[in-house]
Amino acid sequence: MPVSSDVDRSESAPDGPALPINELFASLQGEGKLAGVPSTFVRTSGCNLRCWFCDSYHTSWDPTHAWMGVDELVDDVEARDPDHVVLTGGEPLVHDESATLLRELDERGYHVTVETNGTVVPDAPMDLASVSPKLSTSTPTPANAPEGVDVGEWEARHEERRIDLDPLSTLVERHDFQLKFVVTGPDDMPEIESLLDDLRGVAAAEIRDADVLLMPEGQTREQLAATRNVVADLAVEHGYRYTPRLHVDLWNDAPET
Ligand SMILES: C[S@@+](CC[C@H](N)C(=O)[O-])C[C@H]1O[C@@H](n2cnc3c(N)ncnc32)[C@H](O)[C@@H]1O
Ligand SMILES: Nc1nc2[nH]cc(C(=O)O)c2c(=O)[nH]1
Ligand code: SF4
Ligand SMILES: [Mg+2]
Repeated sequence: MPVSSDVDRSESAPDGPALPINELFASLQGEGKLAGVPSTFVRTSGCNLRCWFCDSYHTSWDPTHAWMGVDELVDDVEARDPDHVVLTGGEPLVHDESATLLRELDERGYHVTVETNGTVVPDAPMDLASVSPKLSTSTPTPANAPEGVDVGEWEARHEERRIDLDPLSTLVERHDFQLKFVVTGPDDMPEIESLLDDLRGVAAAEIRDADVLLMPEGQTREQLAATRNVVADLAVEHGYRYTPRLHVDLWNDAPET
């Protein structure tokens, strides 16, 4: 079973560089090129987008966290002695202190994947930029919003912010990367193709079809059962990779997995 953190977390920010942390746990990387690899996950809280389907509600729509100092985070990671670390969120790169954490982890030789929506570029090392640009089908509306949520200004704000070719091209130029699209159905494909055309037009880095991964939308096994085969067929048809959501298959929507 995944292993959660036993570190004491304070309610207020400690002195020195610190991050709002929603959860810290050991699991298997569930998504992407490294699916199946044992990894320690650091999940920050807070996001600049509001996908209606966000599977980390308590980092976006209703952010909850405790503050942890970067030193404390590094100690917690070191105590687990992983080869692979995953920094995720929320959107980890909205926090300047994520760059500090990434430098510290890099100095210690961990392989670090950063899960990001691709709207922010850090000045920091990472071994795999796992970029998940958000399609128009991610935009929240009063009709698709999570129960009890007032979408308010987020429909327009999300729509305005979700794609920015500048950070996307910088991320793929500076780092090993994967582009991991959350796919709800066949209608998403023209938008993916058009974004790839645009990105290939501006980025000074090769974007191979093998760097493009289609991931079925779904927070639960039940929801994935309705999307995974449709998305797998789209991957075959278009020559992109399919990525499972292994953690959902194994542990459904349990926290800290
Ligand atoms: C919670 S996000 C955090 C990182 C960053 N904010 C992002 O969106 O890439 C982690 C990953 O989960 C994916 N994700 C979130 N909700 C999902 C859902 N309902 N179905 C499939 N993937 C989802 C995101 O696209 C991203 O690849
Ligand atoms: N096991 C597992 N693998 C993951 N890969 C990316 C995740 C994320 O939330 O960013 C994630 C996650 O939440 N759990
Ligand atoms: S960008 Fe990532 S964390 Fe933010 S709302 Fe979308 S899926 Fe959730
Ligand atoms: Mg997740």
